[in-house]
Parts: sequence; C-alpha cells; structure tokens
Amino acid sequence: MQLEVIGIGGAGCRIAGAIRAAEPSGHSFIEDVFAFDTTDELLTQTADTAVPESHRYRYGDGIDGGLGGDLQRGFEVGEEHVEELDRALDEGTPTAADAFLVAVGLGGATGGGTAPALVATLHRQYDKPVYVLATLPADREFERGGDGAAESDSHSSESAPAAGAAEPSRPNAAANAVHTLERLDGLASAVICFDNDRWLRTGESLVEGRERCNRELATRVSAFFAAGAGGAGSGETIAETVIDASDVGRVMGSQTAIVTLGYGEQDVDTGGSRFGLGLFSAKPDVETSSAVSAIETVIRKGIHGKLTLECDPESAQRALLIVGGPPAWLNRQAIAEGRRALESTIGGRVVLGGDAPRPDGEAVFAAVVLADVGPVERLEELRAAAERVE
Ligand SMILES: Nc1nc2c(ncn2[C@@H]2O[C@H](COP(=O)(O)OP(=O)(O)OP(=O)(O)O)[C@@H](O)[C@H]2O)c(=O)[nH]1
Repeated sequence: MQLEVIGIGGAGCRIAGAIRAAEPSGHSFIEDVFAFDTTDELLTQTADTAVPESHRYRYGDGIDGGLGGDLQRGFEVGEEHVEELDRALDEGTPTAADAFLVAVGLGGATGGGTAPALVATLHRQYDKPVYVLATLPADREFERGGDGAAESDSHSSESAPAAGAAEPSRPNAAANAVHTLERLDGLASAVICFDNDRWLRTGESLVEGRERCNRELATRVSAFFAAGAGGAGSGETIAETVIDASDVGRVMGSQTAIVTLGYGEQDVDTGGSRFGLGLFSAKPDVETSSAVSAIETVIRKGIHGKLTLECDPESAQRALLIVGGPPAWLNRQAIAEGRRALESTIGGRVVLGGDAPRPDGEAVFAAVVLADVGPVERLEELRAAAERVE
C-alpha cells in the first residue's frame, strides 16, 4: 500500500523524516512525505534531506517559537490554516495514496492543535483512511524546568544535544495530550501510539533520546506498512500472502481504535551472497530447525516483547502479523504457527497475516499490530495527571 505521510509540529516533522529514512529500498510505501510546522527553523533543521524542500511548509505567520503550550490557541490556528495545509499537499500526489498517516507529538500545541482539523479535512477531501501516529508525553516533561529551558527547546536543532541537554518543560503536556485525543475521537480512523515515557531511558532527557526513539518507531511503522509494497515485477520478492490496504483497513478499523506495535528481529546468516556478483545468488541452504527457531523467536518478541504502547495483548480486538526476511528463512509452517499463537493470545477474532520477503535482508523480523486495545494504563495515568493540573 502507499501512504501519504504528514508530520506536524516538532515531533511530527522529525518522525515523518525518520519514517522516510527507514523505508526499505525496493519496497517503497510512501507516496509523499510532508513536514508542516509554524517555525522555519525547525523545518530547515529537522526534516533534513528526508523531506524534500518543496514538501516542507511553514504556516501561521507571526507565530515564532511555538505556541507556548496553549492548545486552545493551537486548535484555532489549526482551523485557520487547514485549507492552506490541504493546498500544500498539491505539491505531491495525495490522490494516489491508499491512506494518510499524520504524525504528531501529543503534549504540545502546534501538532496537537492542528491534527484534528487536518484529519477531518483529509477525510472529507479524499475519503480514505486517516491514521494518526501519536507520541504520548513522558512524565519527566511535566516538571517545571528549573533550567529556564521551558518550551524553547522543542524547536531546537536536530543535531545531537550536549550531554545533560536541557529538558523542555511542558506542565500542560498531559492535559494537552488528553484533549487532542478527545478531539481526534471519531475523526481519526485509528491512533497508533508511542509512549515516550516507556521508551526513554532512566535519566535520559527527551532531547537526548528522541532520535533513538524515532528510529525505533520508524522501524516498526516501516515493517508494518512496507509489507504490501514494492517487489512487483521481480518474482522472488513477491510475498506469498500480500497485505494490502484493505487488510490494513480491516485491522485498524474506522472508529479511532488505539493501536500498538510490537516488533522482533534477529540477524541471520545469509551466506554472504549479498556481496557476490551473482555467482552465489542461489538460495543459501538454511537448516529448517534454524529457520523455525529464528521465526519463533521474532514472533514471540513481537507479541510479548516491548510494545510502542504497553497493554495487555489479550485486550486486542484485532491483530496483524507480518514476518519478513531473506526468502530462504521464511519457513511457512513456523509462520502459520506464529499466527495461531497470535490468534490464541488476543481476545478478538480478527487476525490477519502476511509475509515480506527481503532477498537483500540480513535479518528475520516480525511486526505485530494490536488494534483496539484497552484499557491502557498509560492513558489512564495521563488522564489522572491532566486532572491534577486542571
Ligand atoms: N518520540 C518523540 N517525541 C517527541 C519528539 N519531539 C517532541 N516529542 C514529544 O512531542 C510532544 C510535543 O512536542 P513538539 O512536537 O515539539 O510540539 P509542537 O507540536 O511543535 O507544539 P509546540 O512546541 O507546543 O508549539 C512533546 O511533549 C514530547 O512528548 C521527538 O522527536 N520524538
């Protein structure tokens, strides 16, 4: 399937760039990638070469340095500028995409303020699924910074921060996140969540950890959406079970389900054929037991390992499993077993599966999508934190 990826605000633009950078060669799943923000500085520094200049768009003249966490103002700015943003998409070919992916960091005012209006407009204009990819703020952001770095940092350079770099203080982040999620309810087809609190390391600031977090998130998003992309025309890379846009739509739903992503990966021995001149291009011999064990391991990690948003996998109503890697390693029986394991894990009945052969790959991976999960403890925590500041 082909996605129109749109990042809004600091986090959204960085994550959109990271997704573009993680796109596997030969399996392009991105129709276009756009970066929308209210500051020029961020657009030039953070989206870097992953987002072409013609697809970076600054809106909201007069807003410099962000909106100071004022989400109400953010909602107004979103409504005021949404048509202009929609027109900016004409630089690409949004009509050719199967769905939209709007990336945003919940907690701020720019991305969280603009996303609801943009999602509503995209639905109306294009009549295609609009998935939101949202980060949830970390507890460490809520403390009022004693370092005077409040807010300003969210629009700082992408370059690696110095050790101990200042943390942006966002006392309203939990409330902003909750309010944006409320606005998205009924508008977004589904919301894929990434919990910054769980993914940042102990003592690590958001600025220090965000590039790593964005790469982790982009790896998962790319493994999921690239499954049904590319490979056409080159017989050996065609999946046995292709996941297409309607499968993705079935799993994600259209009722703003909360979605979390799991992932497992294991390097495998590909016999060095990748570096040959075609002389060793025959499928390397792979012991069945090694292939089965690799597949079992990555699927177990995908289902029971760290999720982008922690939840009880049993609570999921729908799920999708994609297993990928060098074709010789994709043992059909082990993949079918893994799918049965996922079926018996989740509470719901809809479980889809697909494979993603990667002839040039050097690892076997499993991407797991758990949709319509809940209750989710982290969302409850954010609601409680929001009530405390209001
Ligand atoms: N994973 C991840 N989260 C981020 C990143 N940057 C910011 N965040 C999170 O996203 C939230 C919003 O930050 P930004 O996206 O910078 O905010 P904004 O939408 O530009 O809005 P304002 O700065 O308030 O105008 C923060 O509270 C963080 O939790 C990033 O690069 N990666």
